Amino acid sequence: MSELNWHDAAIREALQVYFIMGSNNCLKDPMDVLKEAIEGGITLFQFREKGTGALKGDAMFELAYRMRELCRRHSVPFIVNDDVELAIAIDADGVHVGQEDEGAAAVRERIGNKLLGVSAYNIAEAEAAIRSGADYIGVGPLFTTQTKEDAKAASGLQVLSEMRENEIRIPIVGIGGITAANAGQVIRAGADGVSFITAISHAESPTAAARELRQAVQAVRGTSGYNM
Ligand SMILES: Cc1ncc(COP(=O)(O)OP(=O)(O)O)c(N)n1
Ligand SMILES: Cc1ncsc1CCOP(=O)(O)O
Ligand SMILES: [Mg+2]
Repeated sequence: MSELNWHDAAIREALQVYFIMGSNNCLKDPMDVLKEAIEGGITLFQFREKGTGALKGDAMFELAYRMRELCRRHSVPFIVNDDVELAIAIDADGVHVGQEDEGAAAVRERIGNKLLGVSAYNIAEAEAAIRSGADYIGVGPLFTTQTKEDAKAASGLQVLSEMRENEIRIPIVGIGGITAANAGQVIRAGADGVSFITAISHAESPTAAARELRQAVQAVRGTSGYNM
């Protein structure tokens, strides 16, 4: 059983440098990319095996399992995107669902105390996610992304400050087009952390890329404590 016991401060810590990836996002062996990203200091990992060329069936399950093992060995919490059944089967630490996926309240019922992340594009979606039992929300795309085929238009950073001004206190991670160059702005606008695919999965050195992202976040956020 996953033994992580999530409380607010631990969630905000974990969201700081949140790497999301599937095999089809990588330019080399995805296990190597993940290993190097962990070495560079990612704080959370999401297995997101979807889109053109994504693995299916046993191959997908095996990769998810191996990645979960690797993350567990290094104490990096492991989240599964969309697939609640897979998350339960491999005893992931949590699940992330969006507005087009299984409803967050139903997912909460199924996963008990595992971490539940929900995508929110605006304040109404953030409020609904909170009512459904989300532990954190993923807000974006903030900037233009090449990665998600059906992504909405980039919202810009003001959605984060508007959420915070409107008493949305839940842990927030920004997503969409995030790099080491703009990560600090995302934290300043109100997020606890940054999540990204390309910034690490396409990097020549995932270790160096993860380190740069971590430094960019911690330069604004400090090495501990809340952003709120
Ligand atoms: C941390 C985080 N935030 C947002 C998303 C996007 O979820 P969703 O809108 O369901 O889109 P897909 O990723 O499933 O294509 C995410 N995965 N992670
Ligand atoms: C899954 C997802 N949801 C909103 S944007 C996005 C893709 C983020 O990928 P990248 O960091 O490469 O822009
Ligand atoms: Mg989804």
